[in-house]
Amino acid sequence: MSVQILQLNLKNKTNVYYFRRKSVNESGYYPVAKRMALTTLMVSLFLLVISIMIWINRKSMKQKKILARIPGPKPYPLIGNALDFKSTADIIKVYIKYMKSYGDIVLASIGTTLKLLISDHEVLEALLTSTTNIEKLSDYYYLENWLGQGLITSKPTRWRKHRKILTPAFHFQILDKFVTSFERPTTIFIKKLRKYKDNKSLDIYPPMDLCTLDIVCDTVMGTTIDAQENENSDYVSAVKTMGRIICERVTSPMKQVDFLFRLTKDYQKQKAALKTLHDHTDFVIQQRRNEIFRMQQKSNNIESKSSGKSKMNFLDMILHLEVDGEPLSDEVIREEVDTIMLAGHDTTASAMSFTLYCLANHPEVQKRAVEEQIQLFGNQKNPEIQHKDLQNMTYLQMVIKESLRLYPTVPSFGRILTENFQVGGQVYPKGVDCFINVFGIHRNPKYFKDPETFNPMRFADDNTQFRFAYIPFSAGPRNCIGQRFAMLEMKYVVSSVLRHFILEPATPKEEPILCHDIVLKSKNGIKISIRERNSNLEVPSSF
Ligand code: HEM
Repeated sequence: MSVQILQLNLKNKTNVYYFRRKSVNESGYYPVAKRMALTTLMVSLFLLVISIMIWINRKSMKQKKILARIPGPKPYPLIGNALDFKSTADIIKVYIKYMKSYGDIVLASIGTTLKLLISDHEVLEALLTSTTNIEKLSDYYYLENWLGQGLITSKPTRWRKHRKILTPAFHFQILDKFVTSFERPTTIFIKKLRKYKDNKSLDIYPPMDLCTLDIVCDTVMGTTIDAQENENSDYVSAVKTMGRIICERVTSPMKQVDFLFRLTKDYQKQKAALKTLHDHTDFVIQQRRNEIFRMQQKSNNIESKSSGKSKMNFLDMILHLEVDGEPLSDEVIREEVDTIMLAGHDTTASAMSFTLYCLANHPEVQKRAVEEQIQLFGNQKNPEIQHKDLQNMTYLQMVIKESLRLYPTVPSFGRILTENFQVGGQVYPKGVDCFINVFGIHRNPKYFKDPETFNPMRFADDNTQFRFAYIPFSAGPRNCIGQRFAMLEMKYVVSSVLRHFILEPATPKEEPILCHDIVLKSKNGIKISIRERNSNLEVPSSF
């Protein structure tokens, strides 16, 4: 509030000086003593901010000294290299530019915070296998309104306990039971795609995103939201709103400040979206608890219900978990369920959309992938797919792996160093932010021959020489807990698309303009075209 001093008046008998101030208080006067107190407060606040900045700067100067040998772009005073990271569309370009200009380990800064951008496999091995440097960056904070302290965002102490109890839910034998849940959403997806079979250009991402949302709701919560039939439902809109707001907050300095964010319309939208999402999960948890109670009353246990080919969901498993001998509270369960919902839907949607794009643009690879389907199922377009069939899709697995190399779903992720670590004589000091440049390392010619070429056969040999140069699912103790589940789901859906449609490049052909949202996306969509196959599963000859 600006204070305008208009007039100094000697006012009352006690000879107290008053400043006259426009539109502030009824009398229009402020005592000098009050004014001085206000000034003192403001000066103190200013000094406090300056002291904090000096303290932070001293901390970063110390870190800078230790990292002096690491090259990087010249920072501007106060803002560092923040201008390079103005929007999500720039991030990937900047990562590549930095890697090409300064090498595999780059030192940059945003404000006074130092950021290391790492695409060196030795340093990544040391960092990702560490059991102590497992804390996420402050950027993950924007997820917390939705996910609370679920696995992705949790601090190390809680994370260790929860990762341990949740790991069995993703066990190989358990995953077997999820395969049945892929069937219905995939059938709807194929039906929906038929609408586009004569279009010259189809952005495959939006329908794929709805399909993966249906799959994840079925498998995580055991409920059907029918996102594909109901794309304007409150739940689907809330998921989209949250995804957009989180991304915008990561890149917009204004929206990062909670106080300023609260003044925006997006804050109100976030509030409404969170209510929809949390209410839905709470409702499902309650409903499931009641059902289990009723079943127990009938002395009917979960195991016998979910044995054989019946469906399985993560919520049922989580409801039975305990930490330190105590069952999980509904809030904690909601955080873990919401986390798996988020981590498990946008990711597979991005990965499968880019896989279909690669297949559409590489007919010889598509031909071989279809041949594998024929070997497994003959001419059947709708075989009853078992877990073991998915395991036998070895060529398709290589295709997906190669797509994930060129288009890594999570192009970068981050850790804050909670302890110093050392590789090859270089110390990486505590307190520094590390960005793992997945996109950069996957296209680094040091690790991949002809890195820009799409060649699934590079995964034919189990090449473990540069294990930490291929990290679409991260690596080490805090890697993706859902990677096996994701692979099964992706093979199920992509193989179904291949059995029903011939994939071709869009007309006009459009290269994706990559942008780094929560997951890798394309600004101009992921465009392909599709043609329905004949009743027989013929092999595409040429396009
Ligand atoms: C193509 C698909 C997927 C990719 C590429 C992927 C990739 C990743 C990556 C890179 C991380 C580490 C992120 C970080 O450190 O910040 C991660 C973590 C995680 N992912 Fe995935 N993910 C995929 C699918 C899934 C699925 C389907 C689920 C669940 C059903 C899932 C659940 C999780 C969870 C819970 C975490 C946090 C793990 C922890 O911190 O312990 N992901 N994922």
